[in-house]
Amino acid sequence: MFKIIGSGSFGTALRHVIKNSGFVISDIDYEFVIPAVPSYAVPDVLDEKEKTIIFVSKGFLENGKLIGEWADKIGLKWAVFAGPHFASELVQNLETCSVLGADSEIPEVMKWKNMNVKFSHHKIEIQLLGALKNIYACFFGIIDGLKLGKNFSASMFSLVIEEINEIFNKLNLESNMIYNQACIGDLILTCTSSQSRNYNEGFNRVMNIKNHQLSEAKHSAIAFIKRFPDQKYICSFVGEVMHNDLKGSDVKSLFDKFYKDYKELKN
Ligand SMILES: NC(=O)c1ccc[n+]([C@@H]2O[C@H](COP(=O)([O-])OP(=O)(O)OC[C@H]3O[C@@H](n4cnc5c(N)ncnc54)[C@H](O)[C@@H]3O)[C@@H](O)[C@H]2O)c1
Repeated sequence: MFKIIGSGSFGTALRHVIKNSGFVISDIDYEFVIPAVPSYAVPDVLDEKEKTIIFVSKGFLENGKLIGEWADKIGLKWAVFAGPHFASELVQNLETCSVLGADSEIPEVMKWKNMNVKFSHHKIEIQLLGALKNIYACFFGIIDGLKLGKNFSASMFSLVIEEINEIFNKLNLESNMIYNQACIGDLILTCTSSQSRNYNEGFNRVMNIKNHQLSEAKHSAIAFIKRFPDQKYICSFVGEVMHNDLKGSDVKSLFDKFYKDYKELKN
């Protein structure tokens, strides 16, 4: 009863989880559609107006909107599924925790094996956290590339949480969602691991290493500055790095300026 679009790492891992949980995957007879493609490509792969769509992509669309905001505008019925989910661990049946954001529970998803799915009504909050955390992962990659040390890196986590709260308040969203096990879990997972392509995007830029992998953070960070043009957020700094395609010492120069201003602003 599930159709999955996209055969990359996450689409493949979801196929494994869903089959292993005893559910059917079909391109013809299905109730739910899961587009497992980069967020900026989601509108291009969907024409399933009558189905329920379960979004898993983590990022902003090019105009700075979330996929859910776009879906609401054109009247799609949608849910969102997220959590700390490295595909390589899902295919080994390792346990994790997940959150399903939807208007009501989808029993078939709640039963996915090893995923420990919890339900929430806060769909937009879950999508926004997913999009932001990929940009933060890139930021932490930059910090490690700049060799600023683990103390500094850890100290930035509390600022990230503060900043997410600020962004949520600005948009009138439920900021407590950050403390959901799957949401903070996903943030920590992605921001601290070189398995994350978004972390690597930041790290490799500073090290002047060519990045061959897809990095959603690049698209998302550029989209973020379109949505929040006058803000001095960490995500805005990453957006500027990406927009100007900075590398090596140019990232360092912008970081020094950003951090000086940021400290003044936050103290
Ligand atoms: N919800 C979660 O817990 C979770 C976990 C991991 C990844 N993700 C998200 O899932 C999405 C896919 O991640 P992935 O790791 O599988 O990436 P991937 O690069 O391994 O695979 C991407 C897939 O999308 C297809 N694709 C790429 N660009 C496309 C385009 N322009 N049009 C149509 N199809 C296109 C590729 O052919 C490939 O099949 C990302 O948005 C990622 O953030 C979500």
